[in-house]
Amino acid sequence: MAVYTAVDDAALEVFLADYDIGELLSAKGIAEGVENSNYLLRTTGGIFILTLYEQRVAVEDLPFFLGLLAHCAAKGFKAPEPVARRDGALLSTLCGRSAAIVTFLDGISTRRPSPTHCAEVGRGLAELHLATVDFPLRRANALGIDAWAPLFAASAEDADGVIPGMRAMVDEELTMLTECWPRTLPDGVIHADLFPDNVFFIGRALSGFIDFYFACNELLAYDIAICLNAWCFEDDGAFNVTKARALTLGYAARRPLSTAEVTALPILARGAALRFCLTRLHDWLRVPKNALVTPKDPAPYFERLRFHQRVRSPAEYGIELQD
Ligand SMILES: Nc1ncnc2c1ncn2[C@@H]1O[C@H](COP(=O)(O)OP(=O)(O)O)[C@@H](O)[C@H]1O
Ligand SMILES: N[C@@H](CCOP(=O)(O)O)C(=O)O
Repeated sequence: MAVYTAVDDAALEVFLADYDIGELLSAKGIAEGVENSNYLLRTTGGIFILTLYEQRVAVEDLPFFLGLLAHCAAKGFKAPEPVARRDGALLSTLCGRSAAIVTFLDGISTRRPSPTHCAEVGRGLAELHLATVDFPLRRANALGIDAWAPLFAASAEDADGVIPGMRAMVDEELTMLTECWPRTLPDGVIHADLFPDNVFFIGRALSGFIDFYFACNELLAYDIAICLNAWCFEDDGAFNVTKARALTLGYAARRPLSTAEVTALPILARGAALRFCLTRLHDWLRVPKNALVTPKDPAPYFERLRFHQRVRSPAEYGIELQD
């Protein structure tokens, strides 16, 4: 589920009076997602998504997220476009929450990515990185490497009860990553959560990306590392190098990778696996009472981390150094 805030018809009508999107025909809560409350709005002007931002999204970050979507739209990058109110504001308030309307993106996500899907995602990711080079706002990565140790500290006592041996392994990994993290690679705006549920396709062609609410300024190659984790492992935990090759080559065809970025992929992939393992562990141990949210299992990301620890060369991700 992701409808934390119930919106009644009267409040919605008052809210929509500030927009120029026609008469409301229907509003339906959307079950998918975990962070915010989302509604599918049908009006005489078209189909839209209404999002009420819940506690985990910081209100001060909303101008970055909505500005980024508007910037992407202006560059022709396929993503939801914020709909401005009659007074020009992209952000509004509904039922005591910050709220915004964005355009509906056609397409469906895939639960079984093929190498063709991976190539499309890689290409789209590079295009996002290129389209946002001149985006003027900045947002630090609240879940970047400096956040991982404090995040783990809040769950470390219970970690071995979730995954035996996790505490010692994560402590060692944090020490290694802090020493070896490649902090000087090219950076820019990254999506930071480009999992299959956040990518839409029409047939096999990329339709666009959604859910930019972790977007931030970070090492660009870290976004590829997130995708290697999210797109290139099978349900049985096996790494699929054909998908990884398709993804990295799809990316590099649009934005060539430097030798330093390719060399750093194994360590970036370790960091990305750890980041999702830690946030999932955190949520796993703190399922809100009466919530209909199903917490995500940290174990697959712990196994992915173990896989990346054994990687000796970026060639194991299907990408060769050019020089
Ligand atoms: N612009 C959009 N166009 C079409 N569907 C959308 C759009 N935004 C969200 N959705 C739908 O809402 C669901 C939840 O959105 P998402 O942004 O992933 O929520 P959360 O941030 O809570 O995880 C998506 O899986 C998708 O089905
Ligand atoms: N992709 C993250 C969780 C964030 O969920 P989303 O619905 O906002 O994409 C994970 O898999 O741990």
